[in-house]
Amino acid sequence: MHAGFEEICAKAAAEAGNAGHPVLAVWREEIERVEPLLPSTPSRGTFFWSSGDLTILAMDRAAAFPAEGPNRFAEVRRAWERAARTMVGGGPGDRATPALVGAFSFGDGPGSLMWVPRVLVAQRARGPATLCLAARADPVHGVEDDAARTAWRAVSWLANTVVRPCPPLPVTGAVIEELPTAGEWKAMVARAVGHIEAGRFSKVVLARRLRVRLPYPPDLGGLLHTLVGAQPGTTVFAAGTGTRTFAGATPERLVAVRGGRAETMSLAATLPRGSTGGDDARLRAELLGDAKCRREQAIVTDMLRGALAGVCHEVEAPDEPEVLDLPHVRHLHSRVRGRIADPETTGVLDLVERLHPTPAVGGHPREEALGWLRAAERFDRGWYSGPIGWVNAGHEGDFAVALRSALLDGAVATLFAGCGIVAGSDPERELAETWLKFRPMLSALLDDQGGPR
Ligand SMILES: C=C(O[C@H]1C=CC=C(C(=O)O)[C@@H]1O)C(=O)O
Repeated sequence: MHAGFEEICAKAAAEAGNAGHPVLAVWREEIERVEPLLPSTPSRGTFFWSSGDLTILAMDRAAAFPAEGPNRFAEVRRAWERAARTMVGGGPGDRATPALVGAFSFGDGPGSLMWVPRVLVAQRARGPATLCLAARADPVHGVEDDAARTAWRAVSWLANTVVRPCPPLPVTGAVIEELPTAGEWKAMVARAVGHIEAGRFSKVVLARRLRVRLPYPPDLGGLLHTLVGAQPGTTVFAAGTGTRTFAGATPERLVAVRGGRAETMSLAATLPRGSTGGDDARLRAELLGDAKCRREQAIVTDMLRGALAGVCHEVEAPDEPEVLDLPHVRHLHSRVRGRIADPETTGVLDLVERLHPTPAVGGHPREEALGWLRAAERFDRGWYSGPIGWVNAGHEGDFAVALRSALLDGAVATLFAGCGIVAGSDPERELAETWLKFRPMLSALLDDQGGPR
């Protein structure tokens, strides 16, 4: 591995010198599976993804593409297109392996960041893993980090990765603060319903936070391991900026692009799981039959269908939604799919741009709802409810909507949850719903094994 990687680094340095712009060197090779594939200590550039049968773990950054504003997706897309076009690739590993990872802010403020990790391991449920090593060659200074050192760090990092996650221990003495208070948030829901009934918009998704002060910083590997085990049917993710890590277990896929096809998901409306079999079956029937829930989800399906139709042929969305069962809640959902008309010019980041924010996290009509939300919510959502995911060198990839998540900063975790508000929404029920949505992260952080609060 050292020799091959060093060789392509030298080639990238020469090409950067000739071309007068930075060039990436990316080496891919198969390695034995890594079990469990979990971060030991968070680093700048930690990225974790566990969805369906794909797990990704990455560290450090060979190149970073920060962006902000309404054009953030197009900016990153352009930068990645340039980098992927000039990249010097090598090694026998799969060229479709994820290469660019990261997250976009929900809003137009700063904070969106996609990066090419220095070291990335990707593995499917079966078969070997792929290791990718990357380095950036600068036209003047050549390769920034010594190639042999990057390879050595990868090997020692992988050796450290195979630590067993900490056994979960019940946490006592955590202090939980609601932001805003329950009363203030319910008043906001009532105001939103007033605007909906006055015809200003038809749906808005209003969020709130929980600040949890823990007695000590949570173990990231242990937390992710718990979420993967306890939240089947979700994508478990983490992205680290250095001192802070954003992590969660979301049921919502924003969009996946593979083999010229795009798939997105209309997810909305929430009811709790029942405590007995009969109760659970009754709640499932209630969700499917409830006019308000159906309306809330139909708004999302219609928007997704329209957004895909702009760039896809054969857009399919079922007439009837299905029920997605999760451990604490269930939602209505429909898969919306299409065949991309021009896969050469339409990659996954173009679809992310078209789709975000869907009415599952923003509102409808988009601008009217978001205009009100910006003033009403009074906090910066950051990466919560934004797109998080990965892209490969062929512009295929997968993005989730970062829900059921927390920003971890030392021993303080800030949790986020939001609810779709439509005509007839009841503030008390919406507040209870936020607790159900906080539950997976809260249980994983506190190991309280608790049911819905
Ligand atoms: C905004 C969130 O969930 C969305 C996704 C599914 C169901 C939702 C709801 O019932 O309100 C939300 O639209 C969240 O979990 O923070």
